[in-house]
Amino acid sequence: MSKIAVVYWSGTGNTETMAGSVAEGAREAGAEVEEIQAADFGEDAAAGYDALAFGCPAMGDESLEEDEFEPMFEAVEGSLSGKKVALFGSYDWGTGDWMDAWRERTEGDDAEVVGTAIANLEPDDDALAACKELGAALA
Ligand SMILES: Cc1cc2nc3c(=O)[nH]c(=O)nc-3n(C[C@H](O)[C@H](O)[C@H](O)COP(=O)(O)O)c2cc1C
Repeated sequence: MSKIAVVYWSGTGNTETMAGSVAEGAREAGAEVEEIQAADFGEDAAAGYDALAFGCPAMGDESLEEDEFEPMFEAVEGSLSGKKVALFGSYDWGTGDWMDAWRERTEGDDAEVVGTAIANLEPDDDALAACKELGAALA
């Protein structure tokens, strides 16, 4: 059984809702899943998982959240080589530029990016279904 971490930061709950669906999709596909807040994940933690999903909304100017998520991601990205990784998050007024840059960055870490999912503000049914598929793709 593959072991999967769903690691996320969410200020107003939208990305957290997405994390729940990613985890649900992975569990339904047979994986053992842990949902973890970004502040509780660290440099050495990625080694304990077969695959990882990371969730963070567009913040700053099309950036990752800078106080908790960005430092955590910077610390773990050296351990993602060869691992299956999924990325997801919510946004508002932009067009998803933060996710495009984040995907490129993660591919540059030699991770196997299985897919991404974005939602405009609160995820609708289609966005939640996409999150479940993302979780299943990691399992
Ligand atoms: C400080 C701040 C910066 C933001 N920057 C962006 C941005 O650059 N582009 C964008 O599309 N949305 C931006 N947003 C909107 C959030 O991405 C959006 O509200 C999202 O749904 C928040 O997700 P959450 O509920 O998981 O925290 C920003 C929101 C805040 C509070």
